[in-house]
Amino acid sequence: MPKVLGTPPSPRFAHSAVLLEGGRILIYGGRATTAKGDIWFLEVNTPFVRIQSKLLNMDVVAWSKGVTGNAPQPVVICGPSGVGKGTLIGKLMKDFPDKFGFSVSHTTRSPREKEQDGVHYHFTTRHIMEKEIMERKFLESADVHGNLYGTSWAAVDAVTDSGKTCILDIDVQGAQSVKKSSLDAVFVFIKPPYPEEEQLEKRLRGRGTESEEQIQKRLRNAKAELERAKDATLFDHILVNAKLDEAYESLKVCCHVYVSCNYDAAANEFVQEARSGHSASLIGSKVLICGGITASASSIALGDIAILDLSNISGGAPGTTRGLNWVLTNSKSNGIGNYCTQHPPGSLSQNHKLVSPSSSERLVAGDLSSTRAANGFTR
Ligand SMILES: Nc1nc2c(ncn2[C@@H]2O[C@H](COP(=O)(O)OP(=O)(O)O)[C@@H](O)[C@H]2O)c(=O)[nH]1
Ligand SMILES: Nc1ncnc2c1ncn2[C@@H]1O[C@H](COP(=O)(O)OP(=O)(O)O)[C@@H](O)[C@H]1O
Repeated sequence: MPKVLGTPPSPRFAHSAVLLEGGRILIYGGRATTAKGDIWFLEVNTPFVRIQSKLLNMDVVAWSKGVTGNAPQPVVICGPSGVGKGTLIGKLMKDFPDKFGFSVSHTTRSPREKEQDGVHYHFTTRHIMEKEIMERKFLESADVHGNLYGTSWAAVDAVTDSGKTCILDIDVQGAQSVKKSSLDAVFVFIKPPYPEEEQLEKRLRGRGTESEEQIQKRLRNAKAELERAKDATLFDHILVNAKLDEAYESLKVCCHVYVSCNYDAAANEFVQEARSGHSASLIGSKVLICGGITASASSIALGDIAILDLSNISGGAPGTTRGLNWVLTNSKSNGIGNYCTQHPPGSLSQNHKLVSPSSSERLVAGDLSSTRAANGFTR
């Protein structure tokens, strides 16, 4: 049995599985315990899976959830202790609660006075965390200032599942690990103004949360972090947190606050309502979904044909596979039966006919858009 990484979808039946190029299997629909969120990718031979497999010396597969449109890239925020990461992230969360979600890390350090378990960190013990690292519950972990810190798969999945931009506050070692994964994040490093160490010391002392020994340790590590940040291949943006308001404005730009994403939640929900008894066929980089029934009141799928365009997908495990695009069609006026290439035996489908050979041939030719145009399909 291979090691399974990531958060798997809920159990389902009458779904379809389509083998894609690039070492992924697409899982669509089916009847599940929950009706929504129903495009998943099981990665069996992607670069991420190959690296994990080498590290673990065993077969590995990884789950990644599919989202439509150019859903926002996660943002990894790094910087030495005391630079103001927590302050800036806190502002972002407060001002845009619907847009951003914080990836809550695990740590073995003790909570500070105002820190809440499950909100700022999941506070745990070294023994438990080491065991969970062995069980591959973390997509990255590192020893920082004498304690273990790590980002669990569940922490990132919890945010990305809600359609929000995932913000990670991790150290440079963690950022290097994430860079090697297919999380496809934006990397931001926050620097203090000059003189750097003096400013950090002032802020750390002003925060008043660390012992003298901890302050000294953090200042020593800050030097190394600032050195590592010079790695030009790692960070997309370097911000100086001199004046808080100005740094915050720059961070908002890095976190795409001003960019409107075409993440189409409505289209997602419409097509993702779980259908059982549909058929799914791969044609080039598009998957044709045909027929099936839903669990909703009407019990019949609203749009009988849907085309899932995978030509612009990015990301992948850990986290989400983004960039899926639905082409929605309404079968009733357009002769759905002509567009089914396969149909699973015993299907529950109630409102479409099986394929006719001649129309199959047309589809295999692969030009769905012109076929659609010729038949007057609308999006
Ligand atoms: N690699 C890694 N680093 C983390 C994680 N969570 C927090 N860190 C980093 O650990 C360091 C110490 O964090 P913390 O104890 O909150 O102290 P602070 O930086 O002084 O506020 C910071 O550089 C954080 O960015 C994580 O999940 N993974
Ligand atoms: N631009 C700034 N100017 C002055 N003090 C700041 C600024 N940004 C943050 N601080 C203060 O510095 C201290 C450390 O900030 P914090 O957000 O806890 O840093 P980090 O999370 O990077 O360790 C806090 O007391 C915070 O109020």
